[in-house]
Amino acid sequence: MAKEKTNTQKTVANTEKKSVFAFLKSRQTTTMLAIFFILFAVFLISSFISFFFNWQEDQSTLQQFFNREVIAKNLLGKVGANLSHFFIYKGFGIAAFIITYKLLYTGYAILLKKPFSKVIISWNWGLISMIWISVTLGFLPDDFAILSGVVGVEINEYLQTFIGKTGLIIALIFLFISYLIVRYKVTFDDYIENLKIKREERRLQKEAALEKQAFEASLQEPIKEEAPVSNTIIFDNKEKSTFERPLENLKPTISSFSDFSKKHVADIPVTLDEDETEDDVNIEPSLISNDVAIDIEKVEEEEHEVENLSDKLLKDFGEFDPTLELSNFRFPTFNLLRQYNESISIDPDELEANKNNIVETLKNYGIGISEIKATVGPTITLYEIVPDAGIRISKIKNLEDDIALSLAALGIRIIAPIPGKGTIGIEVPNKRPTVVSMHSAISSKKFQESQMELPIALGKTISNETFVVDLAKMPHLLMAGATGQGKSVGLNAVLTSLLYKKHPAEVKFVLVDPKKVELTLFNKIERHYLAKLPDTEEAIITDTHKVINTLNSLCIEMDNRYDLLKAAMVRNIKEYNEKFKKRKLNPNEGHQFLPYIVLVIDEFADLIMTAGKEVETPIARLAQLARAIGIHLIVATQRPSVNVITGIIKANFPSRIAFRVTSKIDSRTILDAPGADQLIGRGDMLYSAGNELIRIQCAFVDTPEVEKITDYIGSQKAYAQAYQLPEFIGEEGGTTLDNNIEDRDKLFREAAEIIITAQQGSASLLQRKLKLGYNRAGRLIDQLEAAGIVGPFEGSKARQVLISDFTSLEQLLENERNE
Ligand SMILES: Nc1ncnc2c1ncn2[C@@H]1O[C@H](COP(=O)(O)OP(=O)(O)OP(=O)(O)O)[C@@H](O)[C@H]1O
Repeated sequence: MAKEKTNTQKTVANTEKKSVFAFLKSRQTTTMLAIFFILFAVFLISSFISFFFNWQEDQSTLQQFFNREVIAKNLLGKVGANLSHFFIYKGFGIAAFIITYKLLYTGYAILLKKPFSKVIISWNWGLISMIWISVTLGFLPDDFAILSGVVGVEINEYLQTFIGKTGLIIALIFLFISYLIVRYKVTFDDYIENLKIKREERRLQKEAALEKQAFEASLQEPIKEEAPVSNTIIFDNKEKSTFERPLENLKPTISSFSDFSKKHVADIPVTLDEDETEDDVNIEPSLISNDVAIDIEKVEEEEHEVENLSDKLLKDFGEFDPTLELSNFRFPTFNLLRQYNESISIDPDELEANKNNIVETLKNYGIGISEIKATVGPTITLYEIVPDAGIRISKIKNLEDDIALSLAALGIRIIAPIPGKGTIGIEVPNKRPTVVSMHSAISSKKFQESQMELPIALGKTISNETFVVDLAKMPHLLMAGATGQGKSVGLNAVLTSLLYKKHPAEVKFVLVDPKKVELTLFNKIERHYLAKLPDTEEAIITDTHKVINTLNSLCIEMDNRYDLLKAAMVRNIKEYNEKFKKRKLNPNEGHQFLPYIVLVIDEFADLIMTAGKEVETPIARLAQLARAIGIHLIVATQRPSVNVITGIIKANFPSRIAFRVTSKIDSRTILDAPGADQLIGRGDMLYSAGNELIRIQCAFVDTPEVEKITDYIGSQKAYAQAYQLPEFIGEEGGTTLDNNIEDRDKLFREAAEIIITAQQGSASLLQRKLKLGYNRAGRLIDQLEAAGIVGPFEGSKARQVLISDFTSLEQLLENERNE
């Protein structure tokens, strides 16, 4: 009975202790404490300020604290005078104000529930600063001793006896710099970086000014408008030619020249304070009976999330910015590209002569013309003819060759009829073709304002419009043309367009150049824009064997990306990246921002001749499947013969570009239509995206210009290494199915650990985690099965994992070694 009583007493005492503790920790108490700190700080500030005006007179009152006759002048009376005397006079002088600041901060920190450790750190720094300031002020003459306080003066004098005045000054300067370095992380590097950025900004401003001048100068020059109809001339067949608009009124195409360097706002991480709500628990006295003790356990309130994790992360950190790592990256400026005189100057006599020639020739074949219209392009002029009523278009089509012969000009192409118009087009080369510069294509509004994923400014159409296409939509491009007709320039135009529009985080190139010369310049931007296999030196692939490995590696990358897309439940890379930016995908589960990958093969014929199926199969696979996951192929070849551009390749490359080729057969191979054999070369090309053929003058970008651009990018801060493609081990790296330890894949152990950790025996898990191809992952699973780590194949279900932890695995491997 007596024992029971003591127990009850103990429990009651415990409960009381707990409720006192709960009271101290309750929000009301902490709020009171916070307000106390804040008001005490206000009290001290007022008394300190007042002290500086009255301290001499109040000196005498200090000793007579309890004498009510004596009145202190301090605004806060004797208490104020004494406290100020203690902190300022006997303490740290003017630096004592830091105490008031720290008190204010403590109150504020308690109110906002900041971690206690932060408050302690803040007080530590405050104390150090106080001592430093008062010691430094100790150098002042005695009249100002009040500013440094007794502590300051004493420490100052004490230290001077050891290291002298100069020594102390040096020591104080050192302490001050150390404070800046430790507290505010000021380093020399930042300063140097700032200097560099400023210098670069000055340089860019200068360049922009020069560019503006050049632009204004170019405005003075006539003709260069991107006006589709402006260069159209209507001939009255019977009368003299009438011009819809005089050619002199044509304006230049270049329309914007601003510096497109992007600025990125850094994500600022925010520390989240935990919301600790601890409500008081009121204990009903009736619950505690005399003989039965009830120990009431405090029930923790379950926490509820108001918003899901991704919304919270988005709110706290903002959208994920893939460009953050290279946030200072500057896009190449327009002035790196050469400007040409691009005013289309066509001789009216030439127009008239061509018109007469066409009319005459057609008349000879009994074809009358009711109307003829000319559109002057950069390299050719399109004469659009409306034949007299009753003339069948097929008749003109049959006479195509004869008409071309009669007009006796190289590069005449007859389009009968012009799709969607019902007129007949005759394209005649201009005597003086105009160069379409990359500068004008890149600076065109159409390109600069395009919202495409991978915009490419290919050149200009016959109506002098900049032709911009989206590589992401193509989704792969086949390019062919006889040697010297502009293929390499075309490839450079494609790459340059992407460099002017896409940040290194958004696009990566895999460059295959068996000719070993054309793409070498891009080596300079390896760590910005190129992707390569791990452990390879050169990012630009010139060796056939490496090409096979790279293509297979891209297939692995494709499979991995498909797995990521599947896990994220999205259909394509655009949706995936958007979801990732919105922080809805967890990087810890392998998700990451996926850059587009553009594979460029400069001489495909060479590859297919040496490696045949080994190259064709992965290319066909990529071409068939890779569009959704952002891998796009650009394949160029000199020889567009059927054994190079095979049926399977052709079927998967809907977008084609043909430069001049030597025969009609070649033209049919590449475009499924004649026409490429009638081009005039030097960048004159036909673009086909399935049905219609569009004649374009390719934008001209010269090697020195590409060099300038790559230099410009290459000189900027880069990633630590090129984008790493997954490792590909060729068939020779394979193993047999039996449990032979020597033959095991070198990733066997790692694979076993992954499978055991996940307790899920699936090849796709290994593919994802180890970045492997399906074949290798499958072989690993077979080896794991042979070793008894995973169970047999169970159809659509994942295999059973037979080992539960690493210790058992270790034991199994140890036993194997001993056998
Ligand atoms: N768009 C263009 N505008 C004006 N001239 C061009 C254009 N494209 C090419 N040229 C001229 O044609 C020349 C050959 O072009 P390019 O080197 O691109 O040919 P290619 O087809 O790649 O030849 P190869 O297959 O032998 O390398 C260039 O040096 C240039 O003088």
